[in-house]
Amino acid sequence: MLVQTKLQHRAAAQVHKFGGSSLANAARFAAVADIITAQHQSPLWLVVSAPGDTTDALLHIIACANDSNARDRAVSALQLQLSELVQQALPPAAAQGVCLQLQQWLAAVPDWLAQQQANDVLALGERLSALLLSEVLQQRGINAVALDARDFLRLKQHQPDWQQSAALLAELTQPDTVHVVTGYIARDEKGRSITLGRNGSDYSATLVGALLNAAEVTIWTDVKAIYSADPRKVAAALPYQQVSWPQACQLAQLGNPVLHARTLSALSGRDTTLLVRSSYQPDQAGCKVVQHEANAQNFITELADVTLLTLHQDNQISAAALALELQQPVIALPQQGDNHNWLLPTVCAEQALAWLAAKNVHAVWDTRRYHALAWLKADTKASAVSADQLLTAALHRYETAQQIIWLFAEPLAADLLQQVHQQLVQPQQQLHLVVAGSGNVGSEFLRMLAAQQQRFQPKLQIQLSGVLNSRRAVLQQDISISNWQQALAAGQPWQLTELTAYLAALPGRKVLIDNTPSAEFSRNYPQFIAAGCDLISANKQGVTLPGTEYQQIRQALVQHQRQWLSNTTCGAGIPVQRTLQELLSAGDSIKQVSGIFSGTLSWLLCKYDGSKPFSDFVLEAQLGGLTEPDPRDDLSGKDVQRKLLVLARELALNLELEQIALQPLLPAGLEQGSWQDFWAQREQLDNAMAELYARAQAEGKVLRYVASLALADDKPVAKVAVEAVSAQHALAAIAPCDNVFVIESAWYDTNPLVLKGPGAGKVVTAGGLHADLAQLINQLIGLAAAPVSLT
Ligand SMILES: NC(=O)C1=CN([C@@H]2O[C@H](COP(=O)(O)OP(=O)(O)OC[C@H]3O[C@@H](n4cnc5c(N)ncnc54)[C@H](OP(=O)(O)O)[C@@H]3O)[C@@H](O)[C@H]2O)C=CC1
Ligand SMILES: N[C@@H](CC=O)C(=O)O
Repeated sequence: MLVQTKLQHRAAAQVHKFGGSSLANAARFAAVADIITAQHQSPLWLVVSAPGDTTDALLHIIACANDSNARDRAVSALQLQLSELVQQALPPAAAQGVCLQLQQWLAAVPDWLAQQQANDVLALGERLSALLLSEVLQQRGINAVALDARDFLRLKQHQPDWQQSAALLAELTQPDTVHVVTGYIARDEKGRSITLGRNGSDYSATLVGALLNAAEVTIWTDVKAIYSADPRKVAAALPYQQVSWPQACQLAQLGNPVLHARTLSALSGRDTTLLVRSSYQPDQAGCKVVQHEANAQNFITELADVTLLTLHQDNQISAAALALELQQPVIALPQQGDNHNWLLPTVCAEQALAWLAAKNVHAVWDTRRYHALAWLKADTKASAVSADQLLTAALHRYETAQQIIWLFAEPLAADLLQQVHQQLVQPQQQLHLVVAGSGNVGSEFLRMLAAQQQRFQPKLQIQLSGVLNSRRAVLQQDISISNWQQALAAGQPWQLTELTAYLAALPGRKVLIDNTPSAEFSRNYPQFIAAGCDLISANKQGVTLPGTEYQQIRQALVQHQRQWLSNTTCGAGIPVQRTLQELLSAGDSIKQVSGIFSGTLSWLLCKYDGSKPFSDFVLEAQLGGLTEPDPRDDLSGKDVQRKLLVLARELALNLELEQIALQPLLPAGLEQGSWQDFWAQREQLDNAMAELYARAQAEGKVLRYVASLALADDKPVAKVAVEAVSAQHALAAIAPCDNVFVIESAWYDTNPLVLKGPGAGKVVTAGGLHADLAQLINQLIGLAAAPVSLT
């Protein structure tokens, strides 16, 4: 009952482990005390290693066991060194008591050695750290007490005896006290001192954490994060703030210097979070190893000088058991044929063979030495094609869904390692695309997307994370690009609040692509931007909203530091907006932009020859995906009017749609009502066009729908109208569907800059959207090249 009550009391305990380098000298003890003083949570439990290189000195003393002179000299040297540490860390009165204790412990060393109790000798370093740190904390007014872990931590056949250890610990626990526990040491079932081997103090910390049901165990070390690669070799290595538990275990198996298999094993399946933080940079948040709900990350890890043991398949020994025995990484490679291959440090091969032989397991060592490179994957579906092209010197390659291991005869050159990191780690930054509008343009954009995804795969992972139209939406991450139609067919009607909440919850960078013709949809841009989206629009409605609403979108972009690309809203795939931007940013000033801005009207006026009704051509253009969803938007001239406003806004001119003079092709009244109403009256259009055509033909001219935006005294004068131009006119000799943009500027004065090409159609428009997307991605990749997360 007592145990139960105390365990409940300990539910929120925090355990902090400080290693030898964090306690190397008096200044480091003070730094650790600063860290502890700043902790507000309690109860606090500290687990400490021996100061600096004390354990090495103790091992030296043990090695001198049979040479009393050498032993005594080594003991005296250590006493001097540790007494100095104590005297520097504490005021004289407090130091005196600790030095006395140290002296007594060191005086017992010859007896312990004579009784073959080397572990009691080794325990001395941690005992001193615990005593000294508790005294340092007391000097700061913190109620701290040193605890010898051997008084409660019991291991039975190398495994923790949880029940006995918990009961003993409950008895030792004091209220409102910081407990400073010795790492590295424990007792076995016979009560003998034992040590927990390499990195044993980390293991002690997680054992204590498990016994206390601690909320967190923090391993304070000299690195501030778990990195995507060794930061000493890969300057662009990413410091991760979160690592999933399974990947932490894989990293430990690969010999990660910070994460160790036993350390993790004590907390496995519990709710305790493991944190890795730097005691040299305590202001940094460090890295959390999270038991639940953490995304996998990309890591590359090198293993130098490793070798292969081959075992026949039907043995019962695991690589993990051998790793535990050797305290070294032993990696079971994916099986090839009947045999198992285990990768392990070459220096351990003979010890491993002897251990296996003692267990009657036959293993073959071919004695070749390798250097290994392992890639732990963030995405099990990710391919290593780009890295394989770099790693042609690999002798062997082993692949599972979670990782790939390559073996080489030589270590990898530093620049090659950096390139592999660039290919395998940084590209895994994700970009979520949500595509609105699945008609002509939207579906063509999605058809092209698979190829784009492949193209950017080495650098950035494009995920289709939503498709919607006016009727339904599929809002889920990683929709199969080749099956988006099925996914959308199974989608649900959507609401704006649901869509914006979904966008806001998408992690990392996200782009909303608007392929709808809807003004209503574009009015939601400020909310999409606030949800973290960059925007790419083929929809002209947003760019041509009344000035106040348009400015609200611009303000949202500035506030949330997002981008809005809309190059396809004028000229489809022709880079007219980009060209104007370049000229302006280079210092040119634009005087006039004019020409043919409608692909639909260009096609119709080139094709129409009076042989059949004009409306037959309209139908043909509509079926060819050249027109607006309602072709009357083209015929009324409104679509061209909008494009002119797009360019005016690109030039930062203050203009509204109504200020652009408009001469429609469509006879008055026909723009009203439904499409069926129009179709019933199409003869009016046919007659008007036949008349216009005949008049122009009689004058030897051709019909063109012409737009112009001129700047007179910095005031815009804009108009769109049908014109009859002579056969020699620059706008006469065009192919059906061509747009022509004639740009007159200070630099292109007497001889204007002309952009010409198809200005409508689903392929060029979807291509233009991909050009916008590529522009955005290239900026993101540029950012990622410096070690900056895209989030
Ligand atoms: N065609 C071209 O050459 C060019 C077109 N554009 C622009 O591209 C856009 C798309 O054109 P296009 O693909 O030809 O048109 P479509 O009519 O073929 O497709 C429009 C799509 O938008 C969806 N949609 C309509 N309203 C909404 C809404 N309020 N919310 C969500 N989805 C909506 C439709 O849904 P549903 O399927 O349910 O009807 C449909 O999927 C237009 O803005 C057009 O001006 C720009 C440059 C060139
Ligand atoms: N209908 C438009 C299509 C692209 O915006 C045009 O003809 O240009």
